[in-house]
Amino acid sequence: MYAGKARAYTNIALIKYWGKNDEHLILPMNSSLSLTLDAFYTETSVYFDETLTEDSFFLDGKQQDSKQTAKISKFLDLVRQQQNLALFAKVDSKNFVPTAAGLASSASGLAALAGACSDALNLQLTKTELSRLARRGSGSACRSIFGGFAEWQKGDSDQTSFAQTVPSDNWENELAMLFVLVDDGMKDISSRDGMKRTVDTSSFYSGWLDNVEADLAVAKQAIKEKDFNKLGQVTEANGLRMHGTTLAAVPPFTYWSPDSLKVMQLVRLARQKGLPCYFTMDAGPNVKILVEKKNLPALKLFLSEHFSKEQLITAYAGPGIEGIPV
Ligand SMILES: O=C(O)C[C@@](O)(CF)CCOP(=O)(O)OP(=O)(O)O
Repeated sequence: MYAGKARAYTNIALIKYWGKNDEHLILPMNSSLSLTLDAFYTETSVYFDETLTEDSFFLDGKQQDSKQTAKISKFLDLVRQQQNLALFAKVDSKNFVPTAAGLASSASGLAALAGACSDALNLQLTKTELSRLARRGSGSACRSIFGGFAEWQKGDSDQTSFAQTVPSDNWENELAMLFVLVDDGMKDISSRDGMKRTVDTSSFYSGWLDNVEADLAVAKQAIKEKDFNKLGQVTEANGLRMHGTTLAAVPPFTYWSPDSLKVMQLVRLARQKGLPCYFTMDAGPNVKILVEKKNLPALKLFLSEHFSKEQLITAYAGPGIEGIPV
């Protein structure tokens, strides 16, 4: 029996990963940049055991169906192949996220699984190697290996596509991200399916690609200069461009709900009132608002007139992946 355990935290992209250049290796069309957060994380244990006759996957104590288990098995096959290992495994993941749906990210889950496998098999992977491995589970997972700001350089091969820390002089500790939960209960299109349909069919996709690398350069410059408004403006514009591509997909779709648009309007109104804050969204209706810590109380007060306390969740910059004693 080989056992390992790891904890990895959710990251939110400021410059989005949206579209694959290679589906099998999960190589992205563009580079991306994220902030790892402290509020949401996953702890995953893995037990490779000669007595097991198949892989099994438990999430928050519940055994998962064959589809979810297949995604994990695909990742385990990669590790088994790389390590010439013929053992099945039991994977046990626990998401530490507020009960609200739509917050548990595959990023923290797959990053934690990569870390748990590395630990169980004593692979002693470097952070770069761990990021490369996590990427094969889910693209954005490669960024959760690192704390704070992380850049996923798209690369052009398995070897060259991985994340690394963006030097920031700990500026991320002056920031916060306020999640506004407007989950409308609609069954969202997964990010994997959404980006595939967009790449394959959206006439707006080329416009996304035309701008994203320039957006990334602006974001890195803003971090270097600790320029919050510059970082916020490019974050908000990049997120809107990403979501814009879905409107021209065939068939078209959007992740935005009426309440998502309401939050966007309120963020713009807050800025007009002199409260610097900027929104971004991913593959769901919830809205994430980037704000400086010093302005967080005023932002929460402003939004509390429109949303309940339970709908407003604060996160701060979080650490990279952590090994945990099994
Ligand atoms: O996080 C970002 O950069 C932007 C998104 O969240 C926007 F929705 C996409 C994340 O995609 P992911 O779940 O990593 O896809 P996978 O590689 O198909 O597993």
